[in-house]
Amino acid sequence: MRELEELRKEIDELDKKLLDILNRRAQIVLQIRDWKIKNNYPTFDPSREKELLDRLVKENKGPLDKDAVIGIFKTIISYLRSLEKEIEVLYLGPEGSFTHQAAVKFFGEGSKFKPLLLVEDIFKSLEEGAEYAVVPIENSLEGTVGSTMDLLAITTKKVIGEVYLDVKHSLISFEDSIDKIRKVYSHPQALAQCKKWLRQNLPNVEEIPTSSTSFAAKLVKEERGSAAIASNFAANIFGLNILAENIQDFWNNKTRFLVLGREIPKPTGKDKTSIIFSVKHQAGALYRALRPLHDFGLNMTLIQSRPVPAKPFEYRFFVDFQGHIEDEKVSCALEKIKEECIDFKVLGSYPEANDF
Ligand SMILES: C=C(O[C@@H]1C=C(C(=O)O)C=C[C@H]1O)C(=O)O
Repeated sequence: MRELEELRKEIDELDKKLLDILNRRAQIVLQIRDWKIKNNYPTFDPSREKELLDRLVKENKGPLDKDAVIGIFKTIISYLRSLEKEIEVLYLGPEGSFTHQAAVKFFGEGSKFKPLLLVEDIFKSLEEGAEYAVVPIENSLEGTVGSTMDLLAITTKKVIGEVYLDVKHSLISFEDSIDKIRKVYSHPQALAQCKKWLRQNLPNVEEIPTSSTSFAAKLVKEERGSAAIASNFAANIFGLNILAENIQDFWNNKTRFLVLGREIPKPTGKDKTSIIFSVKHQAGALYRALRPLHDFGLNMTLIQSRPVPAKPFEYRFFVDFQGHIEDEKVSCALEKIKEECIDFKVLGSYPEANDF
């Protein structure tokens, strides 16, 4: 017992030092705030945060692992950043959704988050002055999210970041045992993704579709004998028990989200650029528009066509590739691409997420 007391005393002393260091860091953040106001510089600087986290991960000697270092420092940065200015982040809700989880992963827990129920509402709010938002763009099983792409085509905002998230489903409930479950609520996609598990473990339950996994979580909070298929993140938010984890039939299910804001962040040396364009109906037009990526050695990571609503059977193309618009190779390639296009827009350049 004596030993425990001594060890805890040591922890208390370290915590005191940590608190002191954190407050010293906060004071410097406040000085940076004053500099930013004077120089009209944005509060949130995703490139700087990415560089800082990458460096800490490299310098980390353990026993903390990489995720712990990132999680702890993201939280510290976000709470201190709020001292500079509290930024509000819109996300595709409701509360507890995978997009909510992605937003917290990108901005850190100390930020302020606001759910909106439609991607259309998010883009509208951004045009009306909201500063930041997180929207889903592609899923590794389902492909791209058309509604997000169509709104990106007309937004005046910029893509300032990307986040990848493992989409893992859990069975969550107010009940404490799987034997008490008679009804399972979830989004049809999630019910479909957990079909095998449901057949094996809950063959006789009623499956009820909902508009989202997090709405299902909200519903089951009020109803005995029911469970939702949703994330552990949603279980946490709604105070529900996790009855089974990782129940999805496909293990490698990931979603990529885009972060929207006002200003394109500075290059970090490992960035991505998103563009959108349309080409003439001519033989080889798309080939000529894409050729500069090859000529300048730029690696394309996504290409998707979407119909142009005002022009039946005309298409626009979304392309992501590695590099930043301030890189010389990228700016030269973009000049050449532009020459081949009818409409052309840079959606943004942003630090590449390296954790998928
Ligand atoms: C303190 C700053 O402001 C924000 C907070 C950061 C931090 O706490 O390290 C880093 C980048 C910015 O998003 C800064 O720009 O350096």
